[in-house]
Amino acid sequence: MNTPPKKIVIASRESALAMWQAKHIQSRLQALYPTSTVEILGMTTTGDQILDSPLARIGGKGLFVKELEQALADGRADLAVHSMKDVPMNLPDGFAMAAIGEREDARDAFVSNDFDSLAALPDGSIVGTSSLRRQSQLQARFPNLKIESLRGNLQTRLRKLDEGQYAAIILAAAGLIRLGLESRIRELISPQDSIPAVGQGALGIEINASRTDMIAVLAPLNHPATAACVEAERGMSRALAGSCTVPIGAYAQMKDNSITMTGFVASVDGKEMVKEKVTGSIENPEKLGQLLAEKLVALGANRILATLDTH
Ligand SMILES: NCc1[nH]cc(CCC(=O)O)c1CC(=O)O
Repeated sequence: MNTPPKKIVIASRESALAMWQAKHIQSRLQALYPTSTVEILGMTTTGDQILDSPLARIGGKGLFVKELEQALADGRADLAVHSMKDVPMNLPDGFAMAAIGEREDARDAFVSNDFDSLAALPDGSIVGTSSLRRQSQLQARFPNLKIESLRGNLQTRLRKLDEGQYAAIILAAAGLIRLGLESRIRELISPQDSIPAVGQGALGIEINASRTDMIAVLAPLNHPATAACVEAERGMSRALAGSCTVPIGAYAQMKDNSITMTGFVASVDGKEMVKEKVTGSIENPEKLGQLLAEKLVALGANRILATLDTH
């Protein structure tokens, strides 16, 4: 029996997207457990505060989850809602991912006020993104575009575009869709042309590993197909020791009880890129990810990774 706590507290970042995601989980839990009170504890993370340097330089994904984990550790919160994309490949000891929610559109989106598509951008146009993954894949296809850094939450990034600092920006479709900003998308970039970030579009629900009671409480929120795909993607990234400090991406899809996954590793300028595809059973997604990593290594992934400045 999942007997839920009388009060369930959700830790969340305070950005509009994080709050949307937390409220989404809040309403699902409230519907499942009408006699519980479900509250959101909003918190600012280091990743939200440092906006002037590329994430890759200031320490990466962990910056968005550490404060939330602190709230789980000291019992102020029962669960934390994350974009799986922002969750480091290895959780610190004492934490566990209790559920992974159904994936929203995993694709990257082209957003511009003046142009309909990437292909329509004139040479020399400035495209805003701080994602090395987006940068390398863009530069591989369009070497004459200029990439400039773009940090901040979704609203901040859209404001910077609207202020005219960029001809276009690239954002995750999922965030725009969740915030009701789908109309800003001018073109959805196919996952072949811009392999998404590991976990892009999926929500993860993290708990204090000692709270075994919460596993059953949260089980109805788990979407097994998404969970298997995200585990496969994270398996690849983990095997390659990938992080957001290197251009890396993976996208898994489930069909008829098998998973097909494409992954890549590249140089920042996109001139060197290894890309491979695997298909396997859903029995061991992590292992399928490792297989893809091995194939990428055979193609020279480690040579590319070694040339990247990962401090
Ligand atoms: N890097 C921040 C971040 N983390 C998750 C999303 C989008 C939503 C998602 O992928 O679930 C975004 C914004 C973006 O990349 O445009």
